[in-house]
Amino acid sequence: MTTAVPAERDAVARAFPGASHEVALPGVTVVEIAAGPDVLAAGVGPALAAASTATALTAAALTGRPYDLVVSAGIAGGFVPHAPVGSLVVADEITAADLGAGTADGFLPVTALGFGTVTHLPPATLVRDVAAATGALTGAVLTVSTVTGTAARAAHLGDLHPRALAEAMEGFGVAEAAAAHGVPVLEIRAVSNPVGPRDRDAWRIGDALAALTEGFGKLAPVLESWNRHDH
Ligand SMILES: O=C(O)c1cccc(C(=O)CC[C@H]2O[C@@H](n3cnc4c(=O)[nH]cnc43)[C@H](O)[C@@H]2O)c1
Repeated sequence: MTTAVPAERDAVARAFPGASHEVALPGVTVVEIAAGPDVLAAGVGPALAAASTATALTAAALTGRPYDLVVSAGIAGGFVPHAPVGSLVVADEITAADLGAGTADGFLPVTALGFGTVTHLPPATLVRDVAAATGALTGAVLTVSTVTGTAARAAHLGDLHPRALAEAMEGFGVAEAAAAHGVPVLEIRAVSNPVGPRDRDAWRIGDALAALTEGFGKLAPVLESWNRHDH
């Protein structure tokens, strides 16, 4: 489970009580939970999240215990009115919303420039099972390098991505690292603030972290039974 910051990592870890120990790797520390997943605080933003996740994936592969699933988890902004503060969102699409080029005619995704990808798709059956177990909303989660801070930007993103429920800053980077290792990816977000005009008084980070712990508590059986060869 890859989060951005230690508070998110600890919120996920609280869903899996019991012993754990830390393994220090170059640039990132992996917390191995005895009766649960490995969790790490990979850093804020897609680049650092990708680098840290790739390090953890490589270390696991080199020790002969490769991961069979990577989950990007944390808090997020929710698109109004689809994903209210406190709600849980599971991504059926992880899309880099600002990876591309600006033109006089609007934004061109990097794929239109002939490069790479802008979307990763988590396994549909797993997304369905996670949503059923947790009650999470299902839709697109956007990855941005700049937090949306105006109503105009929120409306623009909503127009470009009508299926978007939430935006955060790491999912696409985590998904790129997972894809490089041929490992499936999920993104699960708890909404801490609305996407729109900057208003720090509107943040409900404590509520979102509690929703994350509650959601992952319900997920344990789903994740334990996940076997990518079945999907
Ligand atoms: O200073 C601000 O106006 C501001 C507004 C929202 C979030 C931040 C952060 O620094 C948090 C970034 C951190 O949390 C995730 N996150 C939470 N809400 C959002 C959001 O609305 N848009 C994008 N990312 C969000 C993100 O994944 C980072 O890890 C500051």
